[in-house]
Amino acid sequence: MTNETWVQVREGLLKRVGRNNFVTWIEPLRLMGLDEGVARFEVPTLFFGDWVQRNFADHIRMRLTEAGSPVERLEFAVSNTPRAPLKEVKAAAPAAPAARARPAPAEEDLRGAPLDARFTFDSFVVGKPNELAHAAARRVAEGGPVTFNPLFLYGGVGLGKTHLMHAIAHDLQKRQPGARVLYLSAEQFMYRFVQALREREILGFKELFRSVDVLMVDDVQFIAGKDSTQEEFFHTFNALVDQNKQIVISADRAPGEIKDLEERIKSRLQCGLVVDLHPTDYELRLGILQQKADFYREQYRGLVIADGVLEFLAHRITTNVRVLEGALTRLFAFASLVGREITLDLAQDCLADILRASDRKVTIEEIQRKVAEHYNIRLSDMIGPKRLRTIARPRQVAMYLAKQLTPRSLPEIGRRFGGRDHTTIMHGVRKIEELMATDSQLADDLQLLRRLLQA
Ligand SMILES: Nc1ncnc2c1ncn2[C@@H]1O[C@H](COP(=O)(O)OP(=O)(O)OP(=O)(O)O)[C@@H](O)[C@H]1O
Repeated sequence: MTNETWVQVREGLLKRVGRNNFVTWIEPLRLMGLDEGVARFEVPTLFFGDWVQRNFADHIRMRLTEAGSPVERLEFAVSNTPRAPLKEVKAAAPAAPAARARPAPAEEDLRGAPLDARFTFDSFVVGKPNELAHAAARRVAEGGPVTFNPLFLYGGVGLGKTHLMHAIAHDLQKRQPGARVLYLSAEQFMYRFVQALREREILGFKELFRSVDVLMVDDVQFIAGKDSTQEEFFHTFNALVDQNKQIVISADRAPGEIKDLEERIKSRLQCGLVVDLHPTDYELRLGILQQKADFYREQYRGLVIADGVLEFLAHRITTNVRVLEGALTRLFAFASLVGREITLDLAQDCLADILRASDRKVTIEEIQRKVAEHYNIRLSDMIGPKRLRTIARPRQVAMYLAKQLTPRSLPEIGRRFGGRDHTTIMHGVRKIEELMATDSQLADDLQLLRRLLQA
């Protein structure tokens, strides 16, 4: 395998595992050899190799095999030459004797994940679903006295959380070039923490994280269930809040809904401003498409996009912004390749797969499964006869969602719920509608479930 092929394989991996994972786990891998079905990599630490083995081995094997180098097994060896564990993250300084005072953490240690230059406030389209999140992010980006801490942004996949966090960081860096702003994913936080533990550099780690002016942690749900990382995060969080330093956190759901996150952390996260990025509406999607199309018109001079195409896409692709952007990118690239105007026909042809996937309908079985999972009950109890409140209520939630999210009639839904009568389903749906008005926990549950089902 040539170096070039490995570069191509890495590009394929970037698409598969996402930018954050790629930067943290794939980029630092060094392919050392490939023979007899074994790919050998050099990694910064044993932990690193273990992690890649457990989480990304299948992806890597598959991409290598596709590139013409069949691989059955991956092997990892720790690099002998000292080097930074991650491209963007400087290794901690060598251990200082305990009695000597430590120097202040160096500027370069403060480098977190790289910021995407395109993710600015200027390129963020504001609409009803994200206006509060945008306003709060702007407020934080102004700097000055901390008014809410933390700012907690949450929302489904691809709705702009990372974009807003990068925009805050860009703005702060422009306004206050001296400010110590650290942006990283929760996964990188864990990685740096474990690395510090291994290298007995935990003091350096603590000092570093306590010396920042603004800390931004993306996808915090990642640390749920990881006990010592949570513990360290908790202490870091408290220390910064005590010093009145701004914290910005993002997650795929509200603090209270993150499973396996310690209660004390949940409650801290709820102390500041918790803002939801709602699923996009038609106007916002159209706005985003128009902005992107302007950019592409510049790039592909001479390309014409017929009236109604952007409206058609905004109407049909409702999943998330990333998919929407991907569709437009593909459309422009394809049209420029074949030298044709972008018409509705061309869009339907070129984006058939994306349009089909967006048409995906939620099924009653999926609803039952997700609701059972959420409330921790058996799937069989969804259709069974038990009347216990802890089972009957989730069942009614599933009935309600089945009515809302599928085109099925009440008798049809009744049949899928163990042959219940349509009046039972109607009663269940009404009950949930009534309760939702007064029970905010239930309303939150429903919002989350709806989002999970429509993702
Ligand atoms: N309102 C918006 N205006 C312009 N672009 C947007 C907007 N919302 C999202 N995007 C774009 O959509 C893509 C996905 O956004 P982003 O990575 O911020 O999502 P996310 O909420 O962090 O999702 P994930 O949970 O998957 O990380 C990015 O390219 C981003 O620029």
